Amino acid sequence: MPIHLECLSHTPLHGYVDPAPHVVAEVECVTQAARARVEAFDPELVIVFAPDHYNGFFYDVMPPFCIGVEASAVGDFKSLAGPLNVDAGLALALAADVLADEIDVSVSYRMQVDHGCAQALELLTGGLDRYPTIPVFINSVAPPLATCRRARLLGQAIGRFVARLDKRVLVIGSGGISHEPPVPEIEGANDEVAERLIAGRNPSAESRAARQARTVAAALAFTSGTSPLHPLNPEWDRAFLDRLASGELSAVDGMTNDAISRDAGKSAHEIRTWIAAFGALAAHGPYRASLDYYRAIPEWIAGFAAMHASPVAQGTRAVVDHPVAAAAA
Ligand SMILES: O=C(O)CCC(=O)/C=C/C=C(\O)C(=O)O
Ligand SMILES: [Fe+2]
Repeated sequence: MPIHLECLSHTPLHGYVDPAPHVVAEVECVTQAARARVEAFDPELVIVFAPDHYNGFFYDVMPPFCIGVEASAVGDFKSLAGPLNVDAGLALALAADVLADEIDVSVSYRMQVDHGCAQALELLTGGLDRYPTIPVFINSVAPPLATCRRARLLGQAIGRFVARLDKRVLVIGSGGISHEPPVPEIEGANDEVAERLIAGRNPSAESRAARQARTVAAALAFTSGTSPLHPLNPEWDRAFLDRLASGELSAVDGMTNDAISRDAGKSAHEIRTWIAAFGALAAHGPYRASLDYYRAIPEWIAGFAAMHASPVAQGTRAVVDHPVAAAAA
């Protein structure tokens, strides 16, 4: 029944193209504090909402949402590889419950997750298998995408399931806010790239190294101001984060996919992971949210943020704390 939320941006570029040491230290400090909160909360179940970047989900079948019944991490960039500790029975019960709630999720008995999931698990829990976990994939890079409203409803359906469990549950949302790293797109792709996006599971070491080198080169160009990639949009990011913190979650329903791409970049759709996580929390009633960190970090091509939140007594309006936000303006 007790629920705690941690949302965190991820980046594959940490350790490849880093910002100034004081910025890296800030982020480490924020993630260590988040890890300490998780340790103190001592979850009996972790539900992690995460995107994928054509490492586990491809256009042979691209679901909008998928619950992992068994899962392992591919270990792209510097993220951990290996099996997650998935509670298969609970994952299946969750999927059945969410479907009964009329949100159409799929399941996978062989889910592969990438840095988008593994980095958050490592930073917040210390590994991939520390706690029983259910990974929930939210398609955030491969159009057509479900709406933000649908991500909210998915999160709320999961939150209602969680509320009936007699367990301490940590919900994690893992995603950048405004950002547009060089994730390939099927529209206009040549045959080789299209084939990789349709059926690129388990790439060769050379192919993976080439992809990673392209991302690193893009980050260097973005940092030096010579990149055509969409600029970061701190104003948009802060408005979005404030919206989540305010507790007026249904306000995200008006955010259209076109407007998100236009204003915040094509990977800003990863905000769905945060929306779903807050949806799960909101199913427990009003909450107190703290914006622990925000900074636009060009080296990581990311509007990079961290928030945590937990329920407050019924009858209380949502409460917002911004302890670090001013420092990291
Ligand atoms: O196939 C590729 O080249 C993918 C590159 C990639 O995975 C980039 C990911 C970036 C993020 O996850 C992010 O900034 O959120
Ligand atoms: Fe990502």
